[in-house]
Amino acid sequence: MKEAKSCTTIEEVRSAIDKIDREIMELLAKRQEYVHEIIRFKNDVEAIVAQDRQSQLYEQRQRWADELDLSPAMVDEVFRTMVRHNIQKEIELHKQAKIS
Ligand SMILES: C=C(O[C@@H]1C=C(C(=O)O)C=C[C@H]1O)C(=O)O
Repeated sequence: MKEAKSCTTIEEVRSAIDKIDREIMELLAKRQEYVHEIIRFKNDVEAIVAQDRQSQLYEQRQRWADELDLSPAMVDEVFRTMVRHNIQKEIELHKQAKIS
């Protein structure tokens, strides 16, 4: 993949973006694996929601956004959306584990 500044056509730029998106999604899948396993260490919905962990996580991602010159608003939305979906999934898995 060429450096961003060395791309000479829009196709080169888009091809690099596609490759990066695939890498981001592979990392999201990897992250998801851990999220699905965390319910082994949780006993109730309060533990699943883990409000303190969420607050620390959002604060830290805001500092990282700053360091990496990313929009803090975008980073906040991405992580809050992801965590919301993860909590729903964890609740689902927790219910299934209790049934079986
Ligand atoms: C993965 C966890 O469960 C939930 C999902 C989180 C996440 O996706 O990072 C963070 C906190 C929890 O709301 C956790 O407790 O760390």
